[in-house]
Amino acid sequence: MHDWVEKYRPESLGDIVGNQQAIRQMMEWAKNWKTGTPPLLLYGKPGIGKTSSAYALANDMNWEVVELNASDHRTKGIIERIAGSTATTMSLLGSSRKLLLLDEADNLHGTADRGGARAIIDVIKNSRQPIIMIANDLYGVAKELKALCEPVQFRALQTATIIKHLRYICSAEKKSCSDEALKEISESSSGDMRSAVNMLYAAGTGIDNLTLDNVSTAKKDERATIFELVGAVLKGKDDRRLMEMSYELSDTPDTIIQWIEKSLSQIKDIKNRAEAYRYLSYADDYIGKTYKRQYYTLWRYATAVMILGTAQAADGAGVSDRIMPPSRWGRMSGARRQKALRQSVLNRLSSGYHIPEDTLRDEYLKSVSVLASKNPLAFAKEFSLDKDELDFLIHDKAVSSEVIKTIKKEIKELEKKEKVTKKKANGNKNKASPSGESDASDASKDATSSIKNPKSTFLSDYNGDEKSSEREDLDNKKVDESSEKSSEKKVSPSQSTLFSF
Ligand SMILES: Nc1ncnc2c1ncn2[C@@H]1O[C@H](COP(=O)(O)OP(=O)(O)OP(=O)(O)O)[C@@H](O)[C@H]1O
Repeated sequence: MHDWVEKYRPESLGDIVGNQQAIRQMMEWAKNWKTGTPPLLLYGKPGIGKTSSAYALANDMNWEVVELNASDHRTKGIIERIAGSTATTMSLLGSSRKLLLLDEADNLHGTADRGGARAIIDVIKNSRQPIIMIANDLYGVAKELKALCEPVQFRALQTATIIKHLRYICSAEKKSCSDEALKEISESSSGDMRSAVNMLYAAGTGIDNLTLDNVSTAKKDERATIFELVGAVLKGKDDRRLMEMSYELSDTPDTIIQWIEKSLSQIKDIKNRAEAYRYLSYADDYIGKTYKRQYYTLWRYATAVMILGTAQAADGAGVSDRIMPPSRWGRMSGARRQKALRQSVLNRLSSGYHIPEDTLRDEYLKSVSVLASKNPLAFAKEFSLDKDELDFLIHDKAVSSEVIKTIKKEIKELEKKEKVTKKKANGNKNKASPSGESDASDASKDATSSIKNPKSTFLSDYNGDEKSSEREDLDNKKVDESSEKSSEKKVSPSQSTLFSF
């Protein structure tokens, strides 16, 4: 389905249609590039040629491309290694320069990118290699990052421009296509060339002379076909037919997987269902790698694994309920979905905690995510998160085991400090007030200091919850129990509002 998108991906800047001003700006930048030249920030809607232009430019300049997208670990160290490479190292690779491509720059912040945006900004400032960043939404890019870059705007493509490109593809494929059909495809793609090329492919498969009817049928059939495919998977149709059906779809594997996942409850045998989930997780892995490496052949493996694997696991379970489309988030394309979910989660948490969105995102999101995973239902209820939002928050790649380890370490250190302070305070208290009257004022002092430092309040709250719910080794358990008791005394209801639920 995606063959034409890849087959006709522009190789040189001269092949990019539309956005000629942006293309000229990129060429000028590349020709005059020297150490210290600000990175480019290409921004604009999906599917209009930003990524293709960056690759085409590198090709024209004979630069090697190193792409790091949001699902990669964009740690300071990795970026530094690439951006700091000298020309000597590069010449060993036969290429004069290395273009560092950072996709989804609107996701480049402290949460997703270990080392944080600030550290990455420092590296970018001192880069000895050209850098291009790509974002859909300029407003989502961190201010400091934006200030460092030269912005290049990509606009949605005009209908006439899209028609011209589709016509070129038709002639290269030796197909004819009526003007009405091309107009219909171009208009319904709303300036997105990727979607237009996909639509042309869907309508043109097996047809030499495309008409408006083929386009309408292709559009109309789209959903019926995915319903059919999911049904066939559950019924366990033969492998060849399942694969044929998947080729007929215009949906990408990241959408198909959501449809299949949604239908897994129809597999009543729990072992079989678990097996199906296992296959979906393999497929999901391939999808991730496809985006990461821009190696689209992996998409085929993803489709094969999810369809054939689930069909085998379903073991002819059949269709017992209506096949339902995935949720509103699920129908969006991968990157858009992530972005929309992140935004919606941030909105809700920000108003719940009364913390500005960017502070929450940069400073607390990882921790809140760990916290949410401790008691997901209560958390979802407290912040009115739907299932997808909760899943996103908990399973965001940002919360890697490494992050959790760091947080646990921080907690332990805090705990040690708190113990020492408490011991001292108790010593003083016993001396000063044997009657114990100062308990209340001490508690309120603790509360004020924690409110001044919300992170520490959070960590104490998290710590308590963590201890009661997780199995630790015996030694830890002893320490945990004793400090749990002490934290019960310490935290007043008002104090814990910031992160309580
Ligand atoms: N301006 C264009 N000229 C020619 N082909 C294009 C153009 N824009 C998009 N395409 C086609 O669409 C496909 C996707 O384009 P590309 O990946 O460059 O879009 P993008 O703007 O980077 O989108 P996203 O923001 O989703 O990554 C390309 O492989 C190519 O086939």
